Amino acid sequence: MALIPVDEALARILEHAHPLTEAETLPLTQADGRVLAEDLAARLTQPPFDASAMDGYAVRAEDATEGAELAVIGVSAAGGAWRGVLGRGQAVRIFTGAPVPASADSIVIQEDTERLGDNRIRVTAKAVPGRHIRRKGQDFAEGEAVLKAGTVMDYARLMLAAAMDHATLSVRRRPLVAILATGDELVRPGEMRGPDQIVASSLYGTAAFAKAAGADVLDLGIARDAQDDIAAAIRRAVAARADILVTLGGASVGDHDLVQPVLTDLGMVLDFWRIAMRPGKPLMVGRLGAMQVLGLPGNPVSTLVCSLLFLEPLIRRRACLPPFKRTATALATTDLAANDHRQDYLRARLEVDAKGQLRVTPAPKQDSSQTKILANSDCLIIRPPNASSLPAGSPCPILLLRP
Ligand SMILES: Nc1nc2c(c(=O)[nH]1)N[C@H]1C(S)=C(S)[C@@H](COP(=O)(O)OP(=O)(O)OC[C@H]3O[C@@H](n4cnc5c(N)ncnc54)[C@H](O)[C@@H]3O)O[C@H]1N2
Ligand code: MOO
Repeated sequence: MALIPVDEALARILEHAHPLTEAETLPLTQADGRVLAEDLAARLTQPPFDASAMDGYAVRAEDATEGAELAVIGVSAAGGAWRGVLGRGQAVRIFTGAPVPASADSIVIQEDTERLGDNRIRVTAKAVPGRHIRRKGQDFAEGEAVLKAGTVMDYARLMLAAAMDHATLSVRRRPLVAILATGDELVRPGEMRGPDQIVASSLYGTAAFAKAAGADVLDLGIARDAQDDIAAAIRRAVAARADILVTLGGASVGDHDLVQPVLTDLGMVLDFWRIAMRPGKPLMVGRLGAMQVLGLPGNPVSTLVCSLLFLEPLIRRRACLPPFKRTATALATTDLAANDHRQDYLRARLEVDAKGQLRVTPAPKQDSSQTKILANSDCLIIRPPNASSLPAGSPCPILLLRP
């Protein structure tokens, strides 16, 4: 099978990435980052009454000319309106957020008055009709569909939903991503480890990554390099109705690379295998019933680079979330070598120079097993297939690791 170009691989994955339609109801406190399943209409009018925007006096503007003396006949506070009617030459003490008496048409801020004692004030700057009054409904009206279905809820939109008097929201459910590590050499962090064993680090990296992309995660643990062990774990993913199964390792051509044969035995339709990219060449993609399968290569850096390129867009499409913008351009600080037929993703550091220009420096080592280098990088430099060498100072495309 020929190696598939990265763009084609992504397009073929997204072909089967049907946006999830099911909804669930969540309290506001759990709805951050979630997608509204239906239009959200205001359950009240806001403000519910004409409200003062300042601390001062509610007046009839025609009476409150410069130098006029007014009698203060009541107090309107936020949460405690004054219910009377203003007559000629009268004012009501008022505070920010308090209902404006219907008979007043302006607010004079207290800095523009003098207290004369005996509940009288002098106006030192004339009132202007309508000034400092927030009109009833100026934010939104009861019944108005203020937030549309498909909106991604964030802090500002949650504040608005709360103001609209919603305690719960109907949101799209998140895709469930089941993650399975494979390999006799793997243990969990903190577990007893034999001399030939290492920690299944990418189980944790991939789980955190999938959550950040907008998925729920089912940790299937570590399967031994044995067909029945791998098959049992995959059956757990099916039973949990996972939308996406991610396997880690066992994707290549070695005698212990059993993931693909086991999945095929269970009925997976293989879409494609092996991509023209580095790292990440052995990526395998298929479908097992309704579950999309991404078989990610075992080297942890390859795992996360493939997650960035394929798992994130897949999750976000299924979750009805917009894609993250990760691409940018930066000037290389060193010469970049010519590339072969695989699209290369070089781990690199970014800095902003004195002119505000982004500058990018590739790490000297690019081994796909080195987690420390990836964690200390800011981006990946994209080297397209067959790119010619680039001298230092050239602009090059990058992919941000942290959008
Ligand atoms: N003859 C060939 N050998 C290899 C090829 C090839 O084309 N021909 N491809 C190489 C490439 S590229 C990669 S990437 C690896 C990927 O192979 P697998 O997906 O089968 O991964 P494993 O062999 O299971 O593991 C590779 C490496 O990663 C470690 N590993 C595995 N899982 C985890 C985990 N969850 N956390 C941390 N580390 C993990 C594993 O111990 C190995 O060291 O194949 C090349 N070989
Ligand atoms: O492509 Mo492998 O992913 O070189 O490490």
